[in-house]
Amino acid sequence: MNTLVKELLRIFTRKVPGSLVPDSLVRGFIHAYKQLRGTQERLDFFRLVTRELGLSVNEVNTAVRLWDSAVTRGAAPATSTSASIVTSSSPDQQAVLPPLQWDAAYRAADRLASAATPLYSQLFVPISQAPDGMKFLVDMRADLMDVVAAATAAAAVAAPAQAAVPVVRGDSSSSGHGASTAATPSGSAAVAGDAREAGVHAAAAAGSVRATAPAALAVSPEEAAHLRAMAEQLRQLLAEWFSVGLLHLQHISWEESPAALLERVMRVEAVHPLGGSWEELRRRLGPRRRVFAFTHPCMPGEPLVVLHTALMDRPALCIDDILSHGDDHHHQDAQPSAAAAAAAPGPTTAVFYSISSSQPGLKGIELGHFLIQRVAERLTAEHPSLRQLVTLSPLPNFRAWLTSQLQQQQQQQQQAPAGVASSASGGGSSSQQQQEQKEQPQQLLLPAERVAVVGLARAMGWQCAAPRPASTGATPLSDLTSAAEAAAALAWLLDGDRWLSHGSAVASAPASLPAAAATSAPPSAADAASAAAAAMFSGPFAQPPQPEAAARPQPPAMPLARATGFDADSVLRPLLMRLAARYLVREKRRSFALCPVANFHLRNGASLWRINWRADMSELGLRRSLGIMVNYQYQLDNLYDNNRRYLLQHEVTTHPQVQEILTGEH
Ligand SMILES: CC(C)(COP(=O)(O)OP(=O)(O)OC[C@H]1O[C@@H](n2cnc3c(N)ncnc32)[C@H](O)[C@@H]1OP(=O)(O)O)[C@@H](O)C(=O)NCCC(=O)NCCSC(=O)CC(=O)O
Repeated sequence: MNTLVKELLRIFTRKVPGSLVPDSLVRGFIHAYKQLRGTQERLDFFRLVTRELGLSVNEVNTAVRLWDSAVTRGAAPATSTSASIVTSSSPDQQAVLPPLQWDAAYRAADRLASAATPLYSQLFVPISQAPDGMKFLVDMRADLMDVVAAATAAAAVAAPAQAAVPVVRGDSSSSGHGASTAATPSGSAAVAGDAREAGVHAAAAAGSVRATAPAALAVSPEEAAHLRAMAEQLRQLLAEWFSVGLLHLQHISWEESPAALLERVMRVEAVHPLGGSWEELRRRLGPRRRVFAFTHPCMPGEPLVVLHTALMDRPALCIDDILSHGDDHHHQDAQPSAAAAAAAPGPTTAVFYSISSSQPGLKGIELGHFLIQRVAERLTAEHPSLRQLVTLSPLPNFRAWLTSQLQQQQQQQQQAPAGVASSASGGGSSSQQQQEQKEQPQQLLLPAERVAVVGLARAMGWQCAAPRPASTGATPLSDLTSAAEAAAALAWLLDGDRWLSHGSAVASAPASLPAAAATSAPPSAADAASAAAAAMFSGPFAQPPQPEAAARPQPPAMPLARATGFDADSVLRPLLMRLAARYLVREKRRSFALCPVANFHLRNGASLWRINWRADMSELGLRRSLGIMVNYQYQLDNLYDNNRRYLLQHEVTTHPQVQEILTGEH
């Protein structure tokens, strides 16, 4: 490998403009890379390439001097400075450079641009022209981003204090995931560099691999900068090569698409996996369903990003509205006759219910944004009856976020000074409690929710480790129910989805329940809790009735509710809906939505239209999103304004249902 790199160096440094890079070297580079196994070997490879074929500081300095002298020579000394001449686009100021000097300025600018481009970039174009070369570069960028993440994680382990700042350096005003890419409707110009972005990703990944990162992977801040710069060089080139004008929008069809492409579409699906079922795929390609993909001429048969849509006469509020098997008219065999289809009213609503990218190496190129845009244009042209475009989207990390918040809430209490802890558990005075509330304005659960959730958990058999305060009668029960106790109760209810099995829990332990409730909570507390919960359910958190509610799977009849006045759905629905709204609207990562799906749609200019309870009760839907789903709305007239507001002011455009859910927030 060393010999290969030396040979490349010799060629690149003496390269005559327009000369070719020998095929043998291009093939040698690809071959050498494909022999590498594992992160360590790849890191060593990228280190070597970026060190030997990276940016030459001497070259840049020379080019800067040439530029300076070209501009200074051309400037009319009495009227302008070199900077004003070259940066201004004002015709008056440009006129001070005589035409001949402009040639010199352009030559110097070319030299500067080429000096500022790392040498290895000269290899990427010939690689892209080799057979499968484009795919090779896409995969190599994916590897490179993984290597940066692993190396940053290792550096954080090796030197936590230093690694947090220099290796993962980023402008604090810069955006988080993906928001650094411009996300203007045209998708142009990055607001912040990919180097920073890669650092952000590295930081995020660092959290997940920190525990296992081998120290040998640790890189210095300088090396990290070189690696990120290489990832950015690749991103810029790939962004040009995968620009939307060069992509092919393919309608995926059961009848007409090749089987190999259909199989790829099936495998790419990340949101509602098909489990390898051809029958399921056939359903998803059936009547009133449209699946589209972008493909690229250099990667034939590879759907780069795939979007599933349903054409409906109302927005889908749960995934069964779209994927339900019982709905026979969705089935291919139940195709309406041509006459019936022509007579049927056209769809009013297009629902985007799944979008998945197949190429991690194309991150930051916003193919998903462009695919949604192109499909929206196509569907509205094909179906003049369409009035609205909405998504039905998951909140993939909601459960993980909530679980960690609940853990923190419990830990905070354990670590709190004795006075605060005792006040929080009810032993302190009410002034102490008020003080505690001031110190923790971001309590996860509202007082009434705490009471209800603890009451529910106790009724289901949960026993709190901490002693519970006795109500004095003067102090409201909600003040006595500590944040930590409620967090522990909620964590217990969510753990293993206990909250969903409350009916059977009661049935299987009829004798123990009343006993548990009696020993762990005084009767007066239980009564007050019931009253608090009842008040809460009818309050602003209650979900407005939904038109299709009767058709939805409803929770089973609940003996627990009858026995205690609590039922899990009524207690948890307003609470989890509120927390979901907070997670989507208020929880931020570098000023942008923490939820990656929210960030994706909001960046595209969509708005947050609805949050839906019990919308995806599949195993995956529960594991990721606690069954909750979200509709984002794409109003074509507002996309630009929403996008600007989100990028510049970090504002999430929300609709009344979401605003109402959020009214109880602090
Ligand atoms: C949603 C996506 C198709 C979007 O992919 P795109 O490639 O178009 O988007 P993008 O180019 O902006 O890249 C998104 C990811 O790249 C990261 N990213 C952005 N800029 C980067 C840069 N310069 N360098 C490295 N990474 C970068 C972002 O932080 C984000 O990561 P990160 O993602 O890690 O933050 C994809 O993220 C995906 O396949 N996600 C998994 C499936 C999914 O969740 N789909 C949406 C829910 S379905 C749905 O909502 C319904 C529907 O609409 O159909």
